[in-house]
Order: sequence, then structure tokens, then C-alpha cells
Amino acid sequence: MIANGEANTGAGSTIAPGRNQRSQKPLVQTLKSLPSRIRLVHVVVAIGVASVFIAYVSVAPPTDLPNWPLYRLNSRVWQTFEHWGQHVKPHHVRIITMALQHIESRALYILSYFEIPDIINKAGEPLSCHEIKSRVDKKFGSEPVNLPFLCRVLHAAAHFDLLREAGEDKYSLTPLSEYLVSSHPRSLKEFVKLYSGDEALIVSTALSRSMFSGLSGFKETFREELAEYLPKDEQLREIFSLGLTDFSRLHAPAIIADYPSFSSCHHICDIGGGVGSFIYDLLNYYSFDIKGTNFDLPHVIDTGRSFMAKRGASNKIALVPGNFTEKLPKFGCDCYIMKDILQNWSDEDAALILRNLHSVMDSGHRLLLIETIMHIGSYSEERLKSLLDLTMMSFHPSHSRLRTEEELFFLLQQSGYSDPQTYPTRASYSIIETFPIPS
Ligand SMILES: C[S@@+](CC[C@H](N)C(=O)[O-])C[C@H]1O[C@@H](n2cnc3c(N)ncnc32)[C@H](O)[C@@H]1O
Repeated sequence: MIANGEANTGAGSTIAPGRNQRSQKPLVQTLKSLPSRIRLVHVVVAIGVASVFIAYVSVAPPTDLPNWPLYRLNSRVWQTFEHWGQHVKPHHVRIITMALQHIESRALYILSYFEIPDIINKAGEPLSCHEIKSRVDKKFGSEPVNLPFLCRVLHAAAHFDLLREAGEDKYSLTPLSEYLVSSHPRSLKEFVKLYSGDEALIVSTALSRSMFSGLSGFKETFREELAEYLPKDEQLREIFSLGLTDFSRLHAPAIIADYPSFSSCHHICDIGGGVGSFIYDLLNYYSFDIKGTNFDLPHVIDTGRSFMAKRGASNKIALVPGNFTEKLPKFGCDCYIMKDILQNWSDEDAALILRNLHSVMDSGHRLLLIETIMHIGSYSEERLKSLLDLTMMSFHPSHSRLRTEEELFFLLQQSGYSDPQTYPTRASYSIIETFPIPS
């Protein structure tokens, strides 16, 4: 049981006698009671920090793709604050917060699942809990949601910065929850439904058993690996493809902008491109002046057909079903992309996939590995990558993992590729460009 108020009071919950009394003195008197040198330093430092902060915030609002200098400055500032913030927080508060983090994630999921940000956005004005309930019930039909529970979740979401309390029992969106609105150009609603969803929670729960068996949380739960299970479960397949599409669309602008040499490709193949979200964004950026092919497993390509049809791109991107662990067809591309692929495979299988691709590439063709690379980022980036790494442990076979740059270079060298060069991007991805050594 957590004692009342424990999480908020911090390490100093046993308040020293006289502390409240002192804080009630007028400010001037308090300042006077300090040595004069410290007072001056405090005032000067406080004014300095406040002005720098105000100047920074006013020139550097968080945009989706700031230019490189601003991106570096922004990253440095928020990462430093996050790092320091973690160390200033009392240790027991950090532990309690970590232990309860999945509840915050559930609140995020409930908002997305019941499309509450969409409902508020559509209303165009703050809505009360009652109003939200009646709209949710209308939308989801069969069983009405429990009003007191819904109100408690909304109230909690306001404390998580996911909603803003706008007057008496009314809620509006915040900059965070705008990313949960379906029509937001970089909406993360489906990503949340995948990674905070019931399946994600169940497979991560199984991780405690995985610690003994060495099997993925998914295999512990469903008795099969994700790749074997997905073709049979249409609903989960849909959740996966929509969630991954959100993630891909979020990062695509930075990846595309930070590797301008895409422009010298004539025909790009995305190998394991999922439903084709990335290659669609890439070719759309180049006004479809570059030819494109998307290659994936047959059931994924089936979903890809409706993805392309919805965007009017059915005739613009060739969709090729197949299996990259087997002999590949001659695609006729001069540039090949593999985004988020090798991470799911053991070194042996990753080398097999790379060699299969090598056998259909000609000299001068280019392979671009778009990967999240371990150990080349800051504290915050590595923290996020560790979360992704453990998520992979839940969903993917035990050999799947994020690799370091050296490990990826070694794999490429073993599989017949040369001259690897890494390009950073303003996303959590790097691009490794490499060329096949003629065999
Ligand atoms: C993590 S997803 C990455 C999807 C996409 N590249 C992206 O970045 O959004 C891995 C992709 O590899 C595909 N895949 C897995 N095994 C495959 C195989 N044997 N042959 C072809 N594609 C495969 C999956 O269907 C999935 O679309």
C-alpha cells in the first residue's frame, strides 16, 4: 500500500519543525536572513536563467523538423533537463513513478481506443465527461462505458498533460493529445493502440517467464512467434500494420530530408517495406519521378494493396510478394532500402538476407540500411532505444535486437558489401549506405 500523499511529498515528507513557519515570512525578510553575497548571486542567476529560458522558448518552439543547428540545440536542452531532472527527483518518487508507468500508458490507450481526442477535436469546443460519454457510447454502440470510471480517467489524463481542464468539468486537447487525433498529419493514435494495447501489455507481462525460457513474450503467450501468428489473425495484423505505419510516417520526413542522395536513384526497392508507407512518402516527396517497388510477405502485400489504393498510388508503386530468406527475383532497382529489418533477425539470418539481396544487385547499386543504432546517442536517446529493445524482447524472437554500428558494419562486410558510411538523421534512425562487392 502506498501511504497517502507519499508520491508527492518527496524525500522530505517528514517536514522539519519550523519549516512551514519560515516559508510564511515575507520574502524580503527571508532574503534579509540570508548572507548578502548569496542573495545577490541568487537574484542574478535566477534572472539570467529566466531570460535565457524565455528567449530560448520564444525562438525555438518545438517543431517537427527544425533545421540542424536548432535541432541540435533543442535536443541538447531537453535531454540535459531530462537527465538532470531524473537525478534531482527523489529516488523513491522515481521508483514509484516507474512502477506505475503502465497505468499512464493505459490512460493513453483508453483515450486513443475510445477516440476521445477525435471526439473533442470534432466538437471544436471543450466537452464535459457526460458529453464525452454520450459521444463514445454512440460511436461504440453495444455496451455503454461506465461514467464514473471514464471521468476518473479523463481527470487523470489532465494530470498527464494529455487533456486540459477547461473550466468546470470540461476537457480540451493539449499539444500532446493533438498527436492522438486521426487527422493530424503525424498522428500517433494507431501507434499507441499497438504499443499500449492489450496484446502489448499481455506479451510484456510474459517477460518474467521469458527470463527463464529465453523465448519472446509473444511466444510465451501465443505459443507461436509473431511472424507465424500474424497471417492467421486479421485483427492483430491490422493493429500492427496501422501502428507501424504511424511510426514510419512520423520519421519519414527527417530520413528523406537527411539523405538527399535518394534523388540520384532511378528505381528504389523497399525490401520488407511493410504496407509501403515509407516508399510511398519517399516517392511522393520526389513527385513520383523515381520508380518504386515494395517487397514484403504475401499477407502484408495484400494489406499494402488497399493502402496504395486509398492514396491513389496503385499504379505508381509495384507491389511484389515474396520471402527475403529465399532466392529473390531480379527487381531491376539501383537503390535498395531495408528499414527496421535486420534488428528482427539473428546474425546468421541477417547475413543470409543480405547475401540473398547481394545476389540480385549489380555493381554500383546501393543498399541503404535504415536502422536505430545502439550506443551512438545521448542519455535520452539511449533510454528510448532501451525501451524499444525491451519491446522487441516482448514481441520478437529472442535473437532480435538493436545492433551497434560496429556490429552492422561487420555483418555487411561478412555478407559481401563494402565502404559502409553512416549518415545521421533528425530522427532516431541512422542511414548506412553501402555497395555490393562484385562476386
Ligand atoms: C519491423 S517491420 C518494418 C517494416 C518497414 N520496413 C518499416 O520500416 O515500417 C519488418 C517487416 O519485415 C517483413 N518481413 C518479415 N519477414 C519477412 C520475410 N521473410 N520476407 C519478406 N518480408 C519479411 C514484415 O512483414 C514487416 O513488414
